[in-house]
Amino acid sequence: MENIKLNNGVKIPQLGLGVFQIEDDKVLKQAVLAAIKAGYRHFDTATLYRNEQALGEALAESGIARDDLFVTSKVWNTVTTYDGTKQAFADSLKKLNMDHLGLYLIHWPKEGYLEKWRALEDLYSQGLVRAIGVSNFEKKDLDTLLAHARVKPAVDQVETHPYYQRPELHALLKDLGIAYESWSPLGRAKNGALQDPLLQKIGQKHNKTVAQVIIRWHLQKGEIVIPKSTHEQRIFENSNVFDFALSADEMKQIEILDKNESMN
Ligand SMILES: NC(=O)C1=CN([C@@H]2O[C@H](COP(=O)(O)OP(=O)(O)OC[C@H]3O[C@@H](n4cnc5c(N)ncnc54)[C@H](OP(=O)(O)O)[C@@H]3O)[C@@H](O)[C@H]2O)C=CC1
Ligand SMILES: O=C1CO[C@H](CO)[C@@H](O)[C@@H]1O
Repeated sequence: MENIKLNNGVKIPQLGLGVFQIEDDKVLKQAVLAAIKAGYRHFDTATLYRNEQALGEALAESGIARDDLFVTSKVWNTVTTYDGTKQAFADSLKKLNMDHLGLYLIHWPKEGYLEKWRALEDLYSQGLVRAIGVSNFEKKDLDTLLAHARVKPAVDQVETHPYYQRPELHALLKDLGIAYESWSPLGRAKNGALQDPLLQKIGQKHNKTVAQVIIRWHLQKGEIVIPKSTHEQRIFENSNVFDFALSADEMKQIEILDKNESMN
């Protein structure tokens, strides 16, 4: 799996497995073990997803050394203080049964996020997390955060798929040196992108599925991407994207599909 370097030099596997809405422990463990078998080493969870404990158990069962795994978690919106954030992080670490995390994010720019960021900075200085970042932050939120921050966020994790491409946010994050991470990269399989005729045509040309074309498109745009699946065959399919490349012309054609249409 390819890595990319974050702004503090830490390497993150560019493709990871998202585990939102996998709340059955058995299903989650099967998915995680299938992902490990397919070569995934990066997993994206959150307190909100209520599966950190099962994820920790599955990763321990996988036998992969902890230092070779990259786990992201996120502090939820109901936590609004410095102390609450430190406690939420400690709870996540305990559930995951780890001594540090790869990445810890503020899930949304809601109440108290500057205080929450101060807590993340301290967790980072203590070496408890390799990188810290934000999620669902728009320009105005980043401007406010950066005016107060001691540590620049390494990542902004935001909704992105072919019908919601966000070129302005891309340009902004590039200028700021903050990595762009896409959530719901497949449009959650419900916004029609997986049935898009142009993407089907491009897929046929490369002998790849539409999901593979979409994931490849995210990767070629330099994004970190975390598709979710509970099916072993799809988990493998979604990772089998490093043996082909979309041409500059195909990338341009996909750009035209943008409808600026969020699912949120
Ligand atoms: N920071 C934030 O606020 C948010 C973060 N996230 C993160 O992003 C991750 C991914 O986003 P998510 O919302 O789950 O949506 P995705 O865009 O990853 O889509 C997941 C859906 O696509 C289906 N699917 C996966 N692979 C394929 C395939 N190859 N062919 C056909 N269908 C497929 C899955 O079905 P099945 O499982 O049945 O295979 C599931 O229904 C989350 O799991 C979470 O980690 C998500 C939302 C918000
Ligand atoms: O991570 C998340 C999973 O999806 C939810 C619904 O879209 C989001 O609100 C949340 O941020």
